[in-house]
Amino acid sequence: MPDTSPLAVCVGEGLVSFVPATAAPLEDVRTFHRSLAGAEWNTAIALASAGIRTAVVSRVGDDGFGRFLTAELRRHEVDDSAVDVDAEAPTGLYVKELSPRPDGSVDGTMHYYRSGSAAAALSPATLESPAASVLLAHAALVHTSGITPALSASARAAQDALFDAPRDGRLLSFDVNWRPALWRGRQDEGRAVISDYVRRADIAFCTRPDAESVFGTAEPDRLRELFPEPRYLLATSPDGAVAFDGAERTDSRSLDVPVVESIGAGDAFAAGFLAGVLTGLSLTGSLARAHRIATRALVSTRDHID
Ligand SMILES: Nc1ncnc2c1ncn2[C@@H]1O[C@H](COP(=O)(O)OP(=O)(O)O)[C@@H](O)[C@H]1O
Ligand SMILES: O=C(O)C(=O)C[C@H](O)[C@H](O)COP(=O)(O)O
Repeated sequence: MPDTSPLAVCVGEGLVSFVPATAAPLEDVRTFHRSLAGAEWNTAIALASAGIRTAVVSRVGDDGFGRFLTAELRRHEVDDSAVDVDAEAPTGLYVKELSPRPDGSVDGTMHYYRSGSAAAALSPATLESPAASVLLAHAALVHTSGITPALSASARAAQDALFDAPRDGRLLSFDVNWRPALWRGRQDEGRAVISDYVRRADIAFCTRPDAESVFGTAEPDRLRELFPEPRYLLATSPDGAVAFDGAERTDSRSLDVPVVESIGAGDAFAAGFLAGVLTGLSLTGSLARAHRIATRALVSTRDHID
């Protein structure tokens, strides 16, 4: 019997991340932890771990990093049939630089090695491949982010095609994921593009610092005034999240956990919330699920790596 449970399709770039084993200038680091990264891929894996049937539409290079990423999808039972392999362009990477702060905490800076990557060549044609067309036609939800339109003109055209396509009851989810480094020299354009996607999404996620940078306010009621269109609008921070369902506002607190590594918490939060919506939970129930799944990313990243 075919599986008729709701299908989530995540579209975006998968990356391999390298996180130093020690907090030091990169020139002094000998050992890095390798892991899967990429906001939409993190969300896909967390959705599958939450029991949602999930697929990724993307592109990787014909290299060991691309094979690692697709193997990670399969290991987590995410459908990788619409991840195209590019014979020429490489899989994108990022390296995190960890710097100790005077108070003993650690600051992290991202260095991208992704320009000209296989996923930067995402285009409307990627969505039209036989595998991607079938998945998108059956999707109950498509999840995207503000990273894809920053990658290249063709990737932005792919994102536009997703937003322009008839929805037929399918939900479109968008995570702002403001990456100023990817919009260098054209940040105002990036702000306008991202605002437009938020307006056209059914579900929109934004961290409060990103909201301040992109929309000039981190105040949830003001954000709702600016963006009345998406049914669900969520503003997150390490302390908690504010969610709107239409005009109804619900505030929720994060769980108190010892944080091992905070990369990917927002992506996992989105997955938990989306899993709640797809399985018919209330707003409060979806938020609780979101915080619970975000917590898994915070406490177990290293386990997930190796
Ligand atoms: N220090 C933390 N303690 C507990 N939960 C956290 C912490 N940081 C993030 N989270 C969880 O992840 C969610 C998203 O966090 P946020 O910092 O807004 O996103 P991002 O990781 O994208 O920057 C929070 O609403 C919460 O559920
Ligand atoms: O910057 C990018 O292009 C990435 O996709 C790298 C990371 O995997 C996510 O950005 C993590 O996102 P957070 O959940 O906000 O910590």
